[in-house]
Amino acid sequence: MRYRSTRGDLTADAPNFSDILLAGLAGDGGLYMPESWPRISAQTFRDWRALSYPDLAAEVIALFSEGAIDCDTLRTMCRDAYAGFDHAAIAPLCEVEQDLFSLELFHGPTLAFKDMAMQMLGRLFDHVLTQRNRHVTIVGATSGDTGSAAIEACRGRERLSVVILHPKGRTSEVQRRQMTTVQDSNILNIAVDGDFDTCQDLMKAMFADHTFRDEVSLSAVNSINWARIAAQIPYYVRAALALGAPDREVSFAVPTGNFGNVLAAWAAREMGLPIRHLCIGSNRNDILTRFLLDNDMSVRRVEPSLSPSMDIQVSSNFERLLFELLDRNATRCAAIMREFRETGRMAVPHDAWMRMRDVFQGMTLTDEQTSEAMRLFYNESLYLADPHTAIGLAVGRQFKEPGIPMVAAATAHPAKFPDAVFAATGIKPELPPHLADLFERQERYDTMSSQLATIQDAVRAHIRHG
Ligand SMILES: Cc1ncc(COP(=O)(O)O)c(C=O)c1O
Ligand SMILES: N[C@@H](CCOP(=O)(O)O)C(=O)O
Repeated sequence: MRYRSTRGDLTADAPNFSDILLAGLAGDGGLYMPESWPRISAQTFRDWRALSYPDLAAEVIALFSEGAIDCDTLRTMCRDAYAGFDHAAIAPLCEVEQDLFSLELFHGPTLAFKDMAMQMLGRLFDHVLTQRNRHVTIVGATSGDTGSAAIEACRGRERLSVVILHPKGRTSEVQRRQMTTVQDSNILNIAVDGDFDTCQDLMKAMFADHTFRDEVSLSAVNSINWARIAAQIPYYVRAALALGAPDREVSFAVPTGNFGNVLAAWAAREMGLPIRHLCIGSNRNDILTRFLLDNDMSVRRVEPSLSPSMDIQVSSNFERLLFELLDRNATRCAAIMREFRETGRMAVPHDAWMRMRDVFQGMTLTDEQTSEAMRLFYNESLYLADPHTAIGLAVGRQFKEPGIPMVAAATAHPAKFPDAVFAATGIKPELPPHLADLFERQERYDTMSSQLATIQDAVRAHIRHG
């Protein structure tokens, strides 16, 4: 499998999976995409029903890493990556009400769906860097969950230096502490004066500065890295198979911010999984829902909400979908993205917008509606959901169609957002034993302005001393 950029053509030296894992973002600022979608036959899907989660994940990821990482190595990595999860099913399905399921993706070490991919990514980096005898510097942007999952997956790895930018004061305290109490010397946390979009812009600016990128061997663990998306596809396959696919359609409801998680579901659909609808849930930072309703993709200020991990306006992975909706016309995609960057408004052609609406639906929940959803699912079904998951479930309930199971992605454990959960339900969710002393642990992080040069200097210093 070879890869191409959403802003460039397929060239003779098109990179493979290991190359794009290390590169993170394409040199032209675009996102890497597989040169074509692997298609999975109905019979293969049926055969996959018998596989364990790690073995299924290996089969799916192998379709993207073909020619770069051999299948046995991949299978071993997957088995190892999911061995530490606290549920035997890894990503269990729980029926919350008739035909509405919660796909629990928070049974990994940092209690959010990010672990599902990040535990693999840490191992993939180690494998490829050892093969190539290289070291890379990861700069990641987080609104709360990517950071801790990346830190957990990469801590203590000699070939990785990690710098995580989080928006100062805009994550939950549990989320911040999960990042800042890790003492390994290869990890640096920076609280940035700004919001998540500021952090993500800084990260992309570092990639755009090619001198800096090469100087520090920059790489990425955010969902701009295709490897993240590839490792998020298996749980959609697994859930759909459990509910009757490929012989029955399934829909998914996904609380959405950077558009990576729902894009993985869309990729599964391209590969042949019978997915009827993909339903996007937003908080008040509802650029994607506004786009779906009115073709209005215009950036507003990021506003804090009860679901802070989704406090995002510029959803990076939308570019991947745009590229597909433009029939992979990279020149048009690059022009639209350039205009979006300059004006804060994306002019998506009407036919592309209509095609997106064939598959995607969207709904926004205010904070009050999010609390109400948490209360309702707890009172009616005894299901304790974190604010992000509650948005997914509420959207799933809204768009459920007769005879088609609706699966909502449960993206975080309620204990990551104890105050919001307690205010809505009166229940104080407990942290699991391995995090029970989180509030007694020593924090370590720097606070910085959003000046690119300041952050770049901090990255350089971290590599020297880390
Ligand atoms: C708990 C939680 N839910 C939902 C989202 C949104 O997912 P995505 O950014 O892939 O759209 C995030 C952040 O990524 C998250 O951490
Ligand atoms: N919600 C995320 C934001 C970054 O998303 P990613 O999927 O691109 O890593 C977070 O919690 O950090």
